[in-house]
Amino acid sequence: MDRETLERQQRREEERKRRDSGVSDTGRRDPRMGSHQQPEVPDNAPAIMEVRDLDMFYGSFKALQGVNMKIRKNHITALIGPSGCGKSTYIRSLNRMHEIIPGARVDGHVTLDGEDIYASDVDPVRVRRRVGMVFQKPNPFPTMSIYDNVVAGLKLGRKRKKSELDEVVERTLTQAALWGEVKDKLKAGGTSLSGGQQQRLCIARTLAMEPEVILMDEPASALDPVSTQKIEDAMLELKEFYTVVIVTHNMQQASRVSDYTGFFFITDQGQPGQLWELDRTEKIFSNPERKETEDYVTGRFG
Ligand SMILES: Nc1ncnc2c1ncn2[C@@H]1O[C@H](COP(=O)(O)OP(=O)(O)OP(=O)(O)O)[C@@H](O)[C@H]1O
Repeated sequence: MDRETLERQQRREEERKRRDSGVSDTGRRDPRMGSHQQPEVPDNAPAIMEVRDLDMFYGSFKALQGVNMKIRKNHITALIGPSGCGKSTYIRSLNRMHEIIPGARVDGHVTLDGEDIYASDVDPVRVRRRVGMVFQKPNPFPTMSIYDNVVAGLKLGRKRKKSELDEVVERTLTQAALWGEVKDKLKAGGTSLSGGQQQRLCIARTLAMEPEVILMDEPASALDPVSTQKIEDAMLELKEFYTVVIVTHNMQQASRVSDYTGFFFITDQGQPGQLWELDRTEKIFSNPERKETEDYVTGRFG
């Protein structure tokens, strides 16, 4: 194992120990966080994406209203909130996946490194390369091997040497915390893996495209606790190199993995969802500003 990998593993191990002890970097312990407390996060970490005055529609139905959000580079932002409040709709605005739904549209601005991704001269395919997505249900290409699943997207681009593809396969499967389990059977079918392994394969496939931001819509909702833990391990590993936005219904997962948490809420059925509160995860789970946030994170509704 090279020195860099070893150091990274040590850092992860230290972060895990700190989380498990429930003590933050500043030594504060919050009883409501149980054993899962995040380290303090700087409020001024640079934003890689910025959303301004975003409204989203399905035909004439306004599903989301007035969202403003900065997505901080090399951090994990979790999106939480009751069913139907627009979390999945919102995350799809960040890589223009929303617009492939007939009748769906957005108003407002979403920038990536300062560039408006909805500007008329911007190619949505390029946006989706830079802002990759992992879906709720693992969706490996059914007829392809593990190896070919990872490099499928790359093969559509310029011709690459086998050694280059081999390097991508090993690196991305390692980052997705799957390499050890599949390195001796890379030619086996992608769908021969368990559900949790398939999801990590899909993460590796997304990483192979070298995105800057990775969107995950409930990536672990269909998985058992051990597989969920592995996905969470992978996410913590990823934020060293990427920015991650994750939709989750699992409060503990949000508090375990994320640095920032956005709480979405609808005031009444038929009303548009709103970003009700966005803050450091520690603050959202220990001392949120709004009563609805507190009621939700403490399990009083939702
Ligand atoms: N394809 C669609 N066409 C029309 N309306 C839709 C579509 N997808 C979602 N909606 C509506 O938009 C609103 C927000 O839905 P969305 O799936 O984004 O919420 P969510 O917070 O992700 O919910 P959940 O937690 O249950 O997944 C809901 O009222 C939903 O019925």
